Amino acid sequence: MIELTQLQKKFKLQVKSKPVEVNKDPRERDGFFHSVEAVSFNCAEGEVLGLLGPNGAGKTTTLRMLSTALTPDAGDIIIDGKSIVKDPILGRRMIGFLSGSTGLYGRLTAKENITYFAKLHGIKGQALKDRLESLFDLLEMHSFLDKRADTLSTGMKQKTNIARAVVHSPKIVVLDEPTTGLDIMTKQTVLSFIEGLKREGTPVIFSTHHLDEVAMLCDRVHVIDKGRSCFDGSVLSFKTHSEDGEMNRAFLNIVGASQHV
Ligand SMILES: Nc1ncnc2c1ncn2[C@@H]1O[C@H](COP(=O)(O)OP(=O)(O)OP(=O)(O)O)[C@@H](O)[C@H]1O
Repeated sequence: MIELTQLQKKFKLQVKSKPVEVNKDPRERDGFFHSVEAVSFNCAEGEVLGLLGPNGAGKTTTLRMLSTALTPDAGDIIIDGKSIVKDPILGRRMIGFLSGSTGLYGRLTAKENITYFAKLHGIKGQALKDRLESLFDLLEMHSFLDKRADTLSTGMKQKTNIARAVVHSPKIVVLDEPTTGLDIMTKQTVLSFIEGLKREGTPVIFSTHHLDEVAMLCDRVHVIDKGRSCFDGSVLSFKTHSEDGEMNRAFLNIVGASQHV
């Protein structure tokens, strides 16, 4: 079980904005951009949580705090009773994080990249061979394993990144927009991979703009708007926010209502 409580993160603005500006984001004040102001949610064993929100809502900032890449200004992230804000090394061991930007070494092959990260986690010998084989099968990677990363297609890079993120069999998997820019086949492979994690009981938190993926995969939905949690519940209760249960309309109604709070 992972639990995020009242997370906050602000960034110093490079150029101070003028005090009165039409349509200024309310998060921009006092020389800071308050990217995340109050985000709380949890994800239990075997649960897939879909993180939704308009562009700029604060999803990536939240996930980067989860991955320990960013330290929250306030709030806590607890995994099985332990704070990973206080102990980020433990967090890195327990969480597999796929970020939006690729972190592959261009001159290494796909296989070499994944092997490198596995070794950083101390996996070696037969355990390493078995883990790699299993990931290559699940993510259908055999045809491009020996190609250099800088020559891979978007989909091949994404599969390599996912394998890299989960090579240490993390307790919790966090994926930032895992299907963005993928073709239908590659997208299906990635979604099936997430389904497999769910079957194994691994909690998965992923951000997306694709509500069909949420309907297909998620047990729960969490919506962030302007840096604040504004909905948390089952897919069924999410759908009740539109008269006909249509997901896009439900999303628009939830975000629309949060702007009037
Ligand atoms: N390092 C930074 N310095 C200043 N502002 C930042 C920084 N990182 C993020 N922000 C701002 O915080 C807000 C939230 O950004 P974030 O990337 O978390 O949004 P998002 O919900 O992931 O959006 P998208 O769906 O477009 O990917 C944005 O307005 C962004 O410009």
